[in-house]
Amino acid sequence: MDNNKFVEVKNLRKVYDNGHEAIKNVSFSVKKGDLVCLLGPSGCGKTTILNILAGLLNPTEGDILFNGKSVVKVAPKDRHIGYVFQNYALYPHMTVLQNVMFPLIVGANKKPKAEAKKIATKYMELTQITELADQKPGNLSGGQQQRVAIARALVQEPQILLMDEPLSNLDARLRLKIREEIRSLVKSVGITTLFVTHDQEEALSIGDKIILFNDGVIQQDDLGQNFYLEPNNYFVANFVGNPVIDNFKITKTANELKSSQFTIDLADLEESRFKRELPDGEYILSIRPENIVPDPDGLFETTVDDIELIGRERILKFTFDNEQVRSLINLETPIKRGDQVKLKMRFNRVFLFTPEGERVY
Ligand SMILES: Nc1ncnc2c1ncn2[C@@H]1O[C@H](COP(=O)(O)OP(=O)(O)OP(=O)(O)O)[C@@H](O)[C@H]1O
Repeated sequence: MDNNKFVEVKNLRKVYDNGHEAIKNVSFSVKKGDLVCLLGPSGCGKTTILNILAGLLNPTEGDILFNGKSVVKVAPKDRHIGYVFQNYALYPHMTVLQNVMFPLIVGANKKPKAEAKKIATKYMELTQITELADQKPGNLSGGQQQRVAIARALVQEPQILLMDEPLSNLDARLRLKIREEIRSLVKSVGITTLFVTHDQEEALSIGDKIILFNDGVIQQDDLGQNFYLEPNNYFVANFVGNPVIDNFKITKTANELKSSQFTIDLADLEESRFKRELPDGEYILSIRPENIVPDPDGLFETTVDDIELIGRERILKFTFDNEQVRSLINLETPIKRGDQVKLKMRFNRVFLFTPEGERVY
Protein backbone atom coordinates (compact mmCIF):
# COMPACT_ATOMS: atom_id res chain seq x y z
CA MET A 1 0.00 0.00 0.00
CA ASP A 2 1.35 3.43 -0.97
CA ASN A 3 0.05 6.02 1.48
CA ASN A 4 1.24 8.78 -0.86
CA LYS A 5 -1.28 7.53 -3.42
CA PHE A 6 -4.28 6.75 -1.25
CA VAL A 7 -6.43 8.30 -3.95
CA GLU A 8 -5.05 8.10 -7.46
CA VAL A 9 -6.68 9.59 -10.54
CA LYS A 10 -5.11 8.48 -13.82
CA ASN A 11 -5.66 10.08 -17.23
CA LEU A 12 -9.24 10.93 -16.40
CA ARG A 13 -11.44 12.29 -19.17
CA LYS A 14 -15.11 13.19 -19.09
CA VAL A 15 -17.12 14.09 -22.15
CA TYR A 16 -20.77 14.87 -21.37
CA ASP A 17 -23.55 13.59 -23.64
CA ASN A 18 -23.73 16.96 -25.39
CA GLY A 19 -20.08 16.55 -26.46
CA HIS A 20 -18.63 18.98 -23.90
CA GLU A 21 -15.22 17.78 -22.68
CA ALA A 22 -15.31 18.84 -19.02
CA ILE A 23 -12.21 16.91 -17.88
CA LYS A 24 -9.19 16.55 -20.17
CA ASN A 25 -6.62 13.93 -19.24
CA VAL A 26 -6.36 14.72 -15.54
CA SER A 27 -3.98 12.80 -13.26
CA PHE A 28 -3.25 13.44 -9.58
CA SER A 29 -2.83 11.65 -6.31
CA VAL A 30 -3.77 12.35 -2.70
CA LYS A 31 -1.81 11.24 0.35
CA LYS A 32 -3.63 9.34 3.10
CA GLY A 33 -4.99 11.73 5.73
CA ASP A 34 -4.38 14.86 3.63
CA LEU A 35 -6.92 17.60 3.05
CA VAL A 36 -6.57 18.54 -0.61
CA CYS A 37 -8.36 21.50 -2.17
CA LEU A 38 -9.59 21.29 -5.75
CA LEU A 39 -9.56 24.95 -6.76
CA GLY A 40 -10.64 26.74 -9.90
CA PRO A 41 -13.12 29.13 -11.47
CA SER A 42 -16.75 28.20 -12.02
CA GLY A 43 -17.12 25.58 -14.74
CA CYS A 44 -13.53 24.28 -14.61
CA GLY A 45 -14.69 20.74 -13.76
CA LYS A 46 -14.31 20.47 -9.98
CA THR A 47 -17.77 19.05 -9.29
CA THR A 48 -17.46 16.68 -12.25
CA ILE A 49 -14.33 15.18 -10.66
CA LEU A 50 -15.98 14.78 -7.24
CA ASN A 51 -18.99 13.11 -8.84
CA ILE A 52 -16.74 10.70 -10.74
CA LEU A 53 -14.83 9.89 -7.53
CA ALA A 54 -18.13 9.26 -5.74
CA GLY A 55 -19.38 7.05 -8.58
CA LEU A 56 -22.32 9.35 -9.39
CA LEU A 57 -20.85 9.85 -12.88
CA ASN A 58 -18.90 7.48 -15.09
CA PRO A 59 -15.62 8.68 -16.60
CA THR A 60 -15.27 8.58 -20.38
CA GLU A 61 -11.68 7.39 -20.02
CA GLY A 62 -9.16 6.84 -17.27
CA ASP A 63 -8.95 5.10 -13.93
CA ILE A 64 -9.52 5.89 -10.26
CA LEU A 65 -7.80 3.92 -7.53
CA PHE A 66 -8.56 4.01 -3.82
CA ASN A 67 -5.85 2.43 -1.77
CA GLY A 68 -4.32 0.87 -4.88
CA LYS A 69 -7.55 -0.71 -6.20
CA SER A 70 -9.52 0.51 -9.19
CA VAL A 71 -13.01 1.62 -8.17
CA VAL A 72 -14.34 2.61 -11.59
CA LYS A 73 -16.60 -0.42 -11.65
CA VAL A 74 -17.47 -0.32 -7.94
CA ALA A 75 -20.98 0.89 -7.04
CA PRO A 76 -21.15 4.26 -5.23
CA LYS A 77 -22.40 2.69 -1.98
CA ASP A 78 -19.39 0.35 -1.88
CA ARG A 79 -16.76 3.07 -2.35
CA HIS A 80 -16.71 4.08 1.35
CA ILE A 81 -17.10 7.74 0.57
CA GLY A 82 -18.78 10.53 2.51
CA TYR A 83 -20.13 13.40 0.40
CA VAL A 84 -21.07 16.84 1.70
CA PHE A 85 -23.03 18.70 -0.96
CA GLN A 86 -23.07 22.45 -1.49
CA ASN A 87 -26.74 22.70 -0.45
CA TYR A 88 -26.28 20.17 2.42
CA ALA A 89 -29.19 18.02 1.11
CA LEU A 90 -30.63 17.36 4.58
CA TYR A 91 -34.00 15.62 4.95
CA PRO A 92 -36.37 18.42 6.05
CA HIS A 93 -38.94 16.18 7.74
CA MET A 94 -36.35 14.44 9.94
CA THR A 95 -34.74 15.75 13.12
CA VAL A 96 -31.00 16.39 13.28
CA LEU A 97 -30.44 13.06 15.04
CA GLN A 98 -32.55 11.19 12.44
CA ASN A 99 -30.63 12.89 9.63
CA VAL A 100 -27.26 11.94 11.09
CA MET A 101 -28.36 8.35 11.83
CA PHE A 102 -29.98 7.87 8.44
CA PRO A 103 -27.00 6.35 6.56
CA LEU A 104 -26.64 3.78 9.36
CA ILE A 105 -30.22 2.50 9.34
CA VAL A 106 -30.72 1.97 5.61
CA GLY A 107 -29.16 -0.39 3.08
CA ALA A 108 -27.45 -3.74 3.32
CA ASN A 109 -25.05 -2.83 6.14
CA LYS A 110 -27.65 -1.33 8.43
CA LYS A 111 -26.95 -1.35 12.14
CA PRO A 112 -29.26 -1.95 15.11
CA LYS A 113 -30.90 1.32 16.16
CA ALA A 114 -29.09 1.59 19.51
CA GLU A 115 -25.71 1.18 17.88
CA ALA A 116 -26.60 3.66 15.12
CA LYS A 117 -27.61 6.17 17.77
CA LYS A 118 -24.34 5.69 19.65
CA ILE A 119 -22.26 6.33 16.52
CA ALA A 120 -24.42 9.30 15.51
CA THR A 121 -24.02 10.78 18.99
CA LYS A 122 -20.23 10.51 18.74
CA TYR A 123 -20.13 12.47 15.48
CA MET A 124 -22.69 14.99 16.71
CA GLU A 125 -20.41 15.68 19.65
CA LEU A 126 -17.41 16.07 17.32
CA THR A 127 -19.32 18.53 15.14
CA GLN A 128 -20.84 20.27 18.20
CA ILE A 129 -24.50 19.75 17.34
CA THR A 130 -25.53 17.52 20.26
CA GLU A 131 -27.95 20.09 21.65
CA LEU A 132 -29.69 20.37 18.27
CA ALA A 133 -30.60 16.66 18.15
CA ASP A 134 -34.39 17.19 18.18
CA GLN A 135 -34.52 20.22 15.85
CA LYS A 136 -35.62 20.05 12.22
CA PRO A 137 -33.17 21.42 9.60
CA GLY A 138 -35.54 24.29 8.76
CA ASN A 139 -34.95 25.75 12.24
CA LEU A 140 -31.16 25.74 11.95
CA SER A 141 -28.72 28.40 10.77
CA GLY A 142 -26.57 27.76 7.70
CA GLY A 143 -23.56 26.94 9.86
CA GLN A 144 -25.56 24.47 11.96
CA GLN A 145 -26.99 22.75 8.87
CA GLN A 146 -23.45 22.49 7.56
CA ARG A 147 -22.36 20.68 10.72
CA VAL A 148 -25.29 18.25 10.43
CA ALA A 149 -24.31 17.49 6.83
CA ILE A 150 -20.71 16.82 7.90
CA ALA A 151 -21.78 14.60 10.82
CA ARG A 152 -24.05 12.64 8.45
CA ALA A 153 -21.18 12.20 5.99
CA LEU A 154 -18.86 10.93 8.73
CA VAL A 155 -21.10 8.40 10.54
CA GLN A 156 -20.34 5.60 8.13
CA GLU A 157 -16.67 6.22 8.87
CA PRO A 158 -15.84 6.51 5.18
CA GLN A 159 -12.25 6.29 3.99
CA ILE A 160 -12.61 9.42 1.87
CA LEU A 161 -14.60 12.61 2.46
CA LEU A 162 -15.69 14.73 -0.52
CA MET A 163 -16.89 18.28 0.13
CA ASP A 164 -18.30 20.44 -2.67
CA GLU A 165 -18.11 24.16 -1.82
CA PRO A 166 -19.34 23.37 1.70
CA LEU A 167 -19.02 26.98 2.89
CA SER A 168 -20.63 28.82 0.00
CA ASN A 169 -23.96 29.38 1.78
CA LEU A 170 -22.39 30.99 4.84
CA ASP A 171 -21.57 34.62 5.54
CA ALA A 172 -17.96 35.80 5.42
CA ARG A 173 -17.20 35.63 9.14
CA LEU A 174 -18.81 32.22 9.60
CA ARG A 175 -16.89 30.89 6.60
CA LEU A 176 -13.60 31.71 8.32
CA LYS A 177 -14.70 30.02 11.54
CA ILE A 178 -16.19 26.90 9.95
CA ARG A 179 -13.28 26.36 7.58
CA GLU A 180 -10.95 26.16 10.58
CA GLU A 181 -13.35 23.80 12.30
CA ILE A 182 -13.55 21.57 9.22
CA ARG A 183 -9.79 21.38 9.00
CA SER A 184 -9.36 20.49 12.66
CA LEU A 185 -12.26 17.98 12.50
CA VAL A 186 -10.99 16.07 9.45
CA LYS A 187 -7.47 16.09 10.90
CA SER A 188 -8.67 14.70 14.23
CA VAL A 189 -10.72 11.99 12.48
CA GLY A 190 -7.74 11.40 10.13
CA ILE A 191 -9.93 11.13 7.06
CA THR A 192 -8.55 11.78 3.56
CA THR A 193 -10.51 14.76 2.25
CA LEU A 194 -11.06 16.42 -1.12
CA PHE A 195 -12.51 19.87 -0.70
CA VAL A 196 -13.83 21.80 -3.71
CA THR A 197 -13.71 25.59 -3.67
CA HIS A 198 -13.43 28.50 -6.08
CA ASP A 199 -11.98 30.68 -3.31
CA GLN A 200 -8.18 30.79 -3.45
CA GLU A 201 -7.89 32.21 0.06
CA GLU A 202 -9.97 29.34 1.46
CA ALA A 203 -7.80 26.81 -0.39
CA LEU A 204 -4.56 28.42 0.80
CA SER A 205 -5.79 28.51 4.38
CA ILE A 206 -6.93 24.89 4.78
CA GLY A 207 -5.33 22.74 2.07
CA ASP A 208 -2.34 20.49 2.74
CA LYS A 209 -1.96 20.91 -0.97
CA ILE A 210 -3.98 22.54 -3.75
CA ILE A 211 -4.81 21.32 -7.24
CA LEU A 212 -5.76 24.28 -9.43
CA PHE A 213 -7.89 23.57 -12.52
CA ASN A 214 -8.89 25.63 -15.49
CA ASP A 215 -11.08 24.40 -18.31
CA GLY A 216 -10.74 20.74 -17.30
CA VAL A 217 -6.92 20.82 -17.12
CA ILE A 218 -4.66 20.86 -14.03
CA GLN A 219 -2.67 24.10 -13.98
CA GLN A 220 -0.66 23.36 -10.82
CA ASP A 221 -0.66 20.61 -8.18
CA ASP A 222 1.43 21.92 -5.34
CA LEU A 223 1.84 23.25 -1.81
CA GLY A 224 -0.08 26.51 -1.29
CA GLN A 225 2.94 28.80 -1.06
CA ASN A 226 4.28 27.64 -4.42
CA PHE A 227 1.23 29.01 -6.24
CA TYR A 228 2.32 32.34 -4.93
CA LEU A 229 6.07 32.12 -5.20
CA GLU A 230 6.49 29.88 -8.25
CA PRO A 231 3.33 29.91 -10.39
CA ASN A 232 3.48 27.45 -13.29
CA ASN A 233 1.91 29.81 -15.80
CA TYR A 234 0.11 33.12 -16.34
CA PHE A 235 -3.29 31.70 -15.34
CA VAL A 236 -1.96 30.51 -11.96
CA ALA A 237 -0.14 33.79 -11.30
CA ASN A 238 -3.36 35.72 -11.93
CA PHE A 239 -5.76 33.34 -10.15
CA VAL A 240 -3.86 33.19 -6.87
CA GLY A 241 -3.01 36.29 -4.82
CA ASN A 242 -4.97 39.13 -3.30
CA PRO A 243 -4.63 41.88 -4.48
CA VAL A 244 -4.16 40.32 -7.89
CA ILE A 245 -0.76 40.31 -9.57
CA ASP A 246 0.32 43.29 -11.73
CA ASN A 247 0.92 42.63 -15.44
CA PHE A 248 2.96 44.81 -17.80
CA LYS A 249 3.26 44.37 -21.56
CA ILE A 250 6.93 44.40 -22.54
CA THR A 251 9.13 43.90 -25.58
CA LYS A 252 12.36 41.96 -25.22
CA THR A 253 15.39 42.97 -27.27
CA ALA A 254 18.95 41.63 -27.06
CA ASN A 255 19.76 43.39 -23.77
CA GLU A 256 16.57 44.94 -22.49
CA LEU A 257 12.95 44.53 -21.47
CA LYS A 258 11.12 47.64 -22.58
CA SER A 259 7.61 48.80 -21.63
CA SER A 260 5.89 52.07 -22.48
CA GLN A 261 7.26 53.66 -19.31
CA PHE A 262 10.30 51.70 -18.13
CA THR A 263 13.29 49.77 -19.36
CA ILE A 264 14.95 46.92 -17.47
CA ASP A 265 18.48 45.87 -18.25
CA LEU A 266 18.44 42.08 -18.77
CA ALA A 267 21.65 41.90 -16.76
CA ASP A 268 19.59 42.96 -13.70
CA LEU A 269 17.58 39.71 -13.85
CA GLU A 270 18.92 36.46 -12.40
CA GLU A 271 20.28 34.27 -15.14
CA SER A 272 19.44 31.06 -13.27
CA ARG A 273 15.75 31.95 -13.18
CA PHE A 274 15.33 31.87 -16.97
CA LYS A 275 13.51 28.66 -17.88
CA ARG A 276 14.75 28.71 -21.46
CA GLU A 277 16.36 30.90 -24.16
CA LEU A 278 14.07 33.81 -24.95
CA PRO A 279 13.74 34.94 -28.53
CA ASP A 280 13.22 38.70 -28.90
CA GLY A 281 9.56 39.72 -28.98
CA GLU A 282 6.48 40.43 -26.88
CA TYR A 283 6.14 39.13 -23.30
CA ILE A 284 4.21 39.88 -20.12
CA LEU A 285 6.10 40.91 -17.02
CA SER A 286 4.17 40.13 -13.83
CA ILE A 287 4.94 41.07 -10.26
CA ARG A 288 3.01 40.76 -6.98
CA PRO A 289 1.87 44.18 -5.66
CA GLU A 290 4.03 43.86 -2.52
CA ASN A 291 7.12 43.61 -4.72
CA ILE A 292 6.55 46.87 -6.59
CA VAL A 293 7.03 49.61 -4.02
CA PRO A 294 7.56 53.37 -3.77
CA ASP A 295 11.25 54.26 -3.81
CA PRO A 296 13.09 57.48 -4.75
CA ASP A 297 15.32 55.39 -7.06
CA GLY A 298 12.28 53.77 -8.70
CA LEU A 299 12.04 52.51 -12.28
CA PHE A 300 9.25 54.87 -13.33
CA GLU A 301 7.08 57.66 -12.01
CA THR A 302 3.30 57.58 -11.89
CA THR A 303 0.28 59.24 -10.28
CA VAL A 304 -1.66 57.52 -7.51
CA ASP A 305 -5.25 57.23 -8.84
CA ASP A 306 -6.73 55.82 -5.68
CA ILE A 307 -5.88 54.20 -2.35
CA GLU A 308 -7.72 51.29 -0.75
CA LEU A 309 -7.28 50.35 2.87
CA ILE A 310 -7.18 46.60 3.53
CA GLY A 311 -6.62 45.92 7.22
CA ARG A 312 -3.00 46.64 8.09
CA GLU A 313 -2.01 47.56 4.53
CA ARG A 314 -2.97 49.93 1.74
CA ILE A 315 -3.22 49.33 -1.98
CA LEU A 316 -1.99 52.18 -4.19
CA LYS A 317 -3.74 52.05 -7.55
CA PHE A 318 -2.33 53.55 -10.71
CA THR A 319 -2.86 53.23 -14.43
CA PHE A 320 -0.35 51.71 -16.81
CA ASP A 321 -1.12 51.22 -20.52
CA ASN A 322 -4.82 51.79 -19.67
CA GLU A 323 -4.81 48.92 -17.14
CA GLN A 324 -5.02 49.23 -13.38
CA VAL A 325 -1.89 48.25 -11.51
CA ARG A 326 -1.40 48.03 -7.75
CA SER A 327 1.32 48.50 -5.15
CA LEU A 328 0.88 47.18 -1.62
CA ILE A 329 2.31 49.43 1.07
CA ASN A 330 2.07 49.64 4.84
CA LEU A 331 -0.27 51.95 6.65
CA GLU A 332 2.40 54.40 7.79
CA THR A 333 3.84 55.37 4.38
CA PRO A 334 2.66 58.99 3.88
CA ILE A 335 1.25 58.80 0.36
CA LYS A 336 -2.13 60.14 -0.72
CA ARG A 337 -4.35 60.14 -3.79
CA GLY A 338 -2.96 62.34 -6.59
CA ASP A 339 0.67 62.09 -5.39
CA GLN A 340 3.43 61.42 -7.87
CA VAL A 341 5.43 58.34 -6.78
CA LYS A 342 8.40 56.48 -8.17
CA LEU A 343 8.00 52.71 -8.11
CA LYS A 344 10.73 50.14 -7.85
CA MET A 345 10.46 46.43 -8.65
CA ARG A 346 12.15 43.64 -6.73
CA PHE A 347 13.68 41.99 -9.79
CA ASN A 348 14.15 38.61 -8.11
CA ARG A 349 10.35 38.49 -7.65
CA VAL A 350 9.46 39.23 -11.28
CA PHE A 351 7.86 36.60 -13.56
CA LEU A 352 7.91 36.64 -17.36
CA PHE A 353 5.25 34.92 -19.47
CA THR A 354 4.80 34.45 -23.19
CA PRO A 355 1.58 35.93 -24.64
CA GLU A 356 0.23 32.32 -24.55
CA GLY A 357 0.84 32.18 -20.80
CA GLU A 358 3.95 29.96 -20.59
CA ARG A 359 6.25 30.99 -17.77
CA VAL A 360 9.76 31.69 -19.05
CA TYR A 361 11.32 33.49 -16.04
N1 LIG B 1 -24.64 17.20 -17.34
C1 LIG B 1 -23.87 18.01 -18.05
N2 LIG B 1 -23.96 18.06 -19.40
C2 LIG B 1 -23.17 18.87 -20.12
N3 LIG B 1 -22.24 19.70 -19.60
C3 LIG B 1 -22.11 19.71 -18.25
C4 LIG B 1 -22.91 18.88 -17.42
N4 LIG B 1 -22.56 19.12 -16.13
C5 LIG B 1 -21.58 20.06 -16.17
N5 LIG B 1 -21.31 20.42 -17.44
C6 LIG B 1 -20.30 21.39 -17.89
O1 LIG B 1 -19.01 20.88 -17.57
C7 LIG B 1 -18.16 21.90 -17.10
C8 LIG B 1 -17.67 21.56 -15.71
O2 LIG B 1 -18.75 21.61 -14.80
P1 LIG B 1 -18.54 21.42 -13.23
O3 LIG B 1 -19.88 21.52 -12.59
O4 LIG B 1 -17.72 20.22 -12.98
O5 LIG B 1 -17.68 22.73 -12.90
P2 LIG B 1 -17.29 23.35 -11.48
O6 LIG B 1 -15.84 23.68 -11.59
O7 LIG B 1 -17.70 22.47 -10.39
O8 LIG B 1 -18.12 24.68 -11.50
P3 LIG B 1 -19.06 25.33 -10.35
O9 LIG B 1 -18.12 25.84 -9.31
O10 LIG B 1 -19.77 26.42 -11.10
O11 LIG B 1 -19.96 24.23 -9.88
C9 LIG B 1 -18.97 23.19 -17.17
O12 LIG B 1 -18.65 23.84 -18.37
C10 LIG B 1 -20.40 22.71 -17.16
O13 LIG B 1 -21.22 23.61 -17.85
